Amino acid sequence: MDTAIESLGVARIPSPLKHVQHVTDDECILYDSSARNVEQQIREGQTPVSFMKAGPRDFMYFDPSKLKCAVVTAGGLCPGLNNVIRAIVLTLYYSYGVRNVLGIRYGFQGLVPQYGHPILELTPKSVGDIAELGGTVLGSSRGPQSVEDMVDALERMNVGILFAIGGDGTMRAVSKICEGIRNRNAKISVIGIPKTIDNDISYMSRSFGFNTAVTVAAEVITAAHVEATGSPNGIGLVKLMGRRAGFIASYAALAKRDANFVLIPESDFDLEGPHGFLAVLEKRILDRKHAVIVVAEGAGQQYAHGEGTDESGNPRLGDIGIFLKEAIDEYFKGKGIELNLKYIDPSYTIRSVEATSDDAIFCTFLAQNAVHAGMAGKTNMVVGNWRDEYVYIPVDLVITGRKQVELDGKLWSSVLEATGQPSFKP
Ligand SMILES: Nc1ncnc2c1ncn2[C@@H]1O[C@H](COP(=O)(O)OP(=O)(O)OP(=O)(O)O)[C@@H](O)[C@H]1O
Ligand SMILES: O=P(O)(O)OC[C@H]1O[C@](O)(CO)[C@@H](O)[C@@H]1O
Ligand SMILES: [Mg+2]
Repeated sequence: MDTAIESLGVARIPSPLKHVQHVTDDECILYDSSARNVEQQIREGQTPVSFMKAGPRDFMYFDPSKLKCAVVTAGGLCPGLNNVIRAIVLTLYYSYGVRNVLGIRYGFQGLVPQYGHPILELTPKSVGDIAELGGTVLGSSRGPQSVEDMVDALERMNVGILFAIGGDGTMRAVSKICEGIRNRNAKISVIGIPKTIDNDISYMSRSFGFNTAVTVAAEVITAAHVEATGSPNGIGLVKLMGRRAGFIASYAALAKRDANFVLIPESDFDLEGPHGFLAVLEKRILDRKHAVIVVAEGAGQQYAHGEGTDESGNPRLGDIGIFLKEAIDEYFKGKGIELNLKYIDPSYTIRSVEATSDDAIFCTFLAQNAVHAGMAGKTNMVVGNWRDEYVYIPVDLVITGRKQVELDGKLWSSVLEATGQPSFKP
């Protein structure tokens, strides 16, 4: 695993950041938390894999008085986007004295002139109160743009550092843009700040917005429980986001301990048959007279049947929430059992709220460390959090895979213990 961080050149300008602790490039955080594994790697003559520690460096590559930076947000919305934008602007301005920061509108569309989106000027004043707002003040978009057009725009605007905030697709775009920059031998740094409420980006212990999403989702589970217990044979069915990973559903269920069934994309389930989900649900309703079901949007796609892809090539999912609601209603009707099912889909509500304090703090750390990396001339990398430490990771490593809930891991085992749900398989 190559964890070396690419650099534009030697950083020679002394950093103006005097009063904070600096970090050197040889300070690293071990990838593996198991001492036994690390010892074994050393015994076998391997260098244990590690990530470069994030933080301010002694020297800068860019001269702040001549530097222009740009910030772009792409992909789906996520709590904390505005916190990151604001913290980038404030860190550039106050810590390094950078006076030129541009806001690129509507994702990568904003870098392509034909869309006609105006460029914004970002100053401490213009970002003054954006942290209380959900969404992104820059706007976002999906869909492909020509790499050549984007690099042209960066060169034309004389941008030295581009901060790209987005999910896995955005990180793929970062990699492509860096390739375009390298081909032209241009001196532009691109730093990725991974965003996804799904928490599914590889090599990131956590992504910003996830804590907020779980906090709001947990409240919705409480509402579903209230509804379920409020009428005979009540069912509260909640659909939560999570295209390929069931982290929000799993953590929200653990937060409240009111969910009886958690269905996630990683764990296949049978619907019909004596061990299937409907039969197990019937037993629960007859025994306990109520049930709370939490389903992640990517679960049960063999039943919900999505079609095609969105503008960015992400699969369009079938609506498993609506599918389950109808399947459950029909099943109980067929059995002649009274049922009161309340279906709640809070997806976009969860995504569009202001970040929790915990996420807001996390956003500040990520943004500060992104700026430190860019100012030092690092590029083609993302700033992340690995086992509670802030680190720099090559973008090409991050885009190699996707994080999912491990079915033999601690999280899923805890969910199974908390819900008591079986495997829904013979
Ligand atoms: N392989 C790729 N090469 C170049 N650009 C890409 C690639 N994949 C995605 N992008 C671009 O990145 C932007 C965001 O991608 P996408 O819509 O997939 O969202 P995302 O960043 O994955 O966020 P999320 O999935 O969390 O909403 C889009 O403009 C898309 O065209
Ligand atoms: O409806 P949109 O904006 O395309 O985004 C939906 C997707 O974005 C995410 O929130 C990821 O950012 C997924 O959980 C969800 O499937
Ligand atoms: Mg994505």
